[in-house]
Amino acid sequence: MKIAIVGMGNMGSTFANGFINSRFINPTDVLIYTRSKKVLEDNRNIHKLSYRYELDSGIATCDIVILAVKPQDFSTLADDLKKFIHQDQIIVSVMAGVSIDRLKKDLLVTKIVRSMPNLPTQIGKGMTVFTASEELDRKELFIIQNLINTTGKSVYVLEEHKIDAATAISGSGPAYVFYFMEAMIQAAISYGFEPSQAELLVKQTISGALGLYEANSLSTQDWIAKVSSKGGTTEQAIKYFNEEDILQKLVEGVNRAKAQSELLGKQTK
Ligand SMILES: NC(=O)C1=CN([C@@H]2O[C@H](COP(=O)(O)OP(=O)(O)OC[C@H]3O[C@@H](n4cnc5c(N)ncnc54)[C@H](OP(=O)(O)O)[C@@H]3O)[C@@H](O)[C@H]2O)C=CC1
Ligand SMILES: O=C(O)[C@@H]1CCC=N1
Repeated sequence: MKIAIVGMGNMGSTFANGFINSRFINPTDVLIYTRSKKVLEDNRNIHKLSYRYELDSGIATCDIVILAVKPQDFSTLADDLKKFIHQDQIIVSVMAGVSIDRLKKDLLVTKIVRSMPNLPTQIGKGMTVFTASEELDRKELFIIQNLINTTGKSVYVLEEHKIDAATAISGSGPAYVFYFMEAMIQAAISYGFEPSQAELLVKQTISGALGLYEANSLSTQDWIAKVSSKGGTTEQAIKYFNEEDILQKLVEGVNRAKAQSELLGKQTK
């Protein structure tokens, strides 16, 4: 099986490295289409002969073509790409917002997978939600799921609108976690901890909390109650968060990410 990856930024290089490191794909069976020679230095385990700096007929020899450019770059790419691809290939998009209908229309092909991965795919801990056009058969879907699973876990959804929802939850989600970590690190530094100590305190706390959550069937509310001693310290922080409606504000932020995913789909035409 041969795979082409178009766009070698965060996600493109993550997928290329994930497929190759997991030995799912032979390194010589990956073609990388990029505009920048710098990616060669950043991805040393990928052979330099795998790189192409312009779209060419090599792409037609690939079974799967992964599109990992920004949604805003898709229109320009599509004008060029549609000359080189054909109906037997499976096109896998990781672009936020761009719909299956739009991909079909602009690329003139029908076998489309629309997926939403996240950045932890870089370390094999990704979460990818995907859906596909009805032109893919079960065997093809199975191959795609196995490919995605080389980068972490995956969930297949029938309804395409859930990809916009997943974009706001698992796609953007790592940034929300880092945002929360940033607040805790800033507070720790303000109390006099060295930055490295502050980072350790926060890192170990987040990873410990996640470990507890994974090891038991208790809900997040149950765990909050376990940490919050009556008349104690945590209670004060949670009380303030509730008074300020922080939870609702966070939900509102996630809603905005979802709305942007929906908007990107409309705007990029
Ligand atoms: N970052 C994330 O956490 C996630 C991103 N995504 C999606 O993945 C996609 C890529 O995001 P990300 O990797 O972060 O973005 P990056 O900007 O890091 O990478 C995109 C790459 O595509 C290149 N590119 C653009 N047009 C072409 C072209 N015609 N031919 C070859 N290469 C091209 C860009 O080159 P140049 O630098 O020259 O512009 C750039 O290197 C987006 O659509 C995003 O919605 C999905 C889930 C998570
Ligand atoms: O912010 C973005 O648009 C992309 C999609 C999800 C994560 N990064």
